[in-house]
Order: sequence, then C-alpha cells, then structure tokens
Amino acid sequence: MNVFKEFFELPAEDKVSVYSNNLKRPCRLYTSSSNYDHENVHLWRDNLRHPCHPLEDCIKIWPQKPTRYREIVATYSIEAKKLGLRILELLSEGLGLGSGFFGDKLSESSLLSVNHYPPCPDPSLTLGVSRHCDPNLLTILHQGDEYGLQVFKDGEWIGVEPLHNAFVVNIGHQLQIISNNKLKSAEHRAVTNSRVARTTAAFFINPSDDCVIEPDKSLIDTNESPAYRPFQFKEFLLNYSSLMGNPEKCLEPFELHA
Ligand SMILES: O=C(O)CCC(=O)C(=O)O
Ligand SMILES: [Fe+2]
Repeated sequence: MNVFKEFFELPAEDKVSVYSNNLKRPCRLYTSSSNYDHENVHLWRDNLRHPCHPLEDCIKIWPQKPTRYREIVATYSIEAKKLGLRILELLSEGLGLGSGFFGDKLSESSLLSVNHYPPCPDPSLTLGVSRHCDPNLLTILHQGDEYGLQVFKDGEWIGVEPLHNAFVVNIGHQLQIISNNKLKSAEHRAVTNSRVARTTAAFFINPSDDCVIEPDKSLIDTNESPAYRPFQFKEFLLNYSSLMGNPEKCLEPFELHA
C-alpha cells in the first residue's frame, strides 16, 4: 500500500498530469465521484484509477511517479488477478459449474481503483464512498490498516474492521446476475474519520466490454425463471454510472419479471 500512499503524498505538480474530469481518460485522478459537477454532496476522497489489462499496453499510461509505481503495481495487479481467478474457480466449483467457467471474457478485464480519504474535519457531513454494490464480477479490496468500510446487512451498517494484510472480497453485480441471485452482491460504503488519512485499493475483475452476461441456464432451478435478460457488460456500466451506482435502481433495466 505504501506506493499508493506515496502517490497521494506527491506535490500537486507531480500529480497534475494524471488529473482529469474526462470520464473517457482510462488513467485518471479525480476528486469526489466521477460526477463532480452534478452531485448534491461531494465525497471526501481522491481516486486514482486505471486499467490493468493488457498489462504491456496499460502500464504505459500509469503514473510515472513515484518512480517504482509501475513496477510495484504491475506485480500487484498480476498477483491480485491470480487470487481473484482462484476464488472464481472455487466459486464455480461451489455453484456446480465447470472448471474455467469464469475464465476468458467473463474475467478478461481488470481495473485498479485507489481511494485516498484525507482526514475529514466533520465526518458526519459526508462519506468517503456512498452506498453501492460493485458493478463488476469480483473485487479484491485491500483496505489498509484504517477502519472505514461498512457493509449493509439486516437493515444496518456494520463496520468491517481491517485485518492486517488481509483482503476483503466483494461479489459484484455480474456474479449475482450470472448466478440468478444465488450469490448476492454486498452493499457497502466507506466513511471517513477526522484523525488520519485512509488509503484503499480496489482491484476490480471485470468482464470484457462486449461480453454477454446472463443467468447461466444450469443455475436456474426447474421452478425458477431467469431473473435477468442478456445484455452486454458495457451496457450495464453505462447505466450504472448514469445512476451513480444506486443499488435499488441499477439492476432494474436488466430484470425480468416472471
Ligand atoms: O475504501 C473502501 O473501503 C471501499 C471502496 C469501495 O467500495 C470501492 O472502491 O468500490
Ligand atoms: Fe465498492
């Protein structure tokens, strides 16, 4: 995590080249959410994000400072992907799907999203990240050593205390859809604190943009019907960002009602 902390500690002139409000820029640093101009409440965070696949191409657009950023983050992204694929392999076995089910296009892409939440003078006024479920297949989140992550369960927000060197693994919307709601994506948010900065790194394993997502036939029980229509992953992302990840609304356009 140190290299991420070092990135955010750089003087502004070293970060300005990656700073952008243009959603189309694949590697960018921005403040609050991707919708700064239109959001009602600004989030207390800076976010650096960039794709990690294919590594040889992506690495050329990653930050050049700190000097070891590219080398360290390349190794990190390879290992995070391996871990994610191993977990997907186990989930596939648990669901009774064939080995390699989540390989190829379903898990082809990856995106690293690094959050930095500076100490917030009044944490009651805003959040670090507002409530959402991750839009992807699976997330490998390193939340560092500072508390801030909360998960919504049984009508209340429950704190997820950081464990040193442990990852939080989040099921994303796509895994919920493919499993026809057998797996549920977890609604979560990040709160801030007034004491100390918090830096977290979310490694998102994503389907490729044109990958068609739909409930797998073998996971639709005989007394069930598919809960979602087929769609391309890019269609989901477009809808998700226009709704700012609203967990009640973002599945709606893809739902089928029996
Ligand atoms: O910073 C955190 O603990 C959570 C971040 C998160 O949920 C995300 O980046 O999707
Ligand atoms: Fe998240």
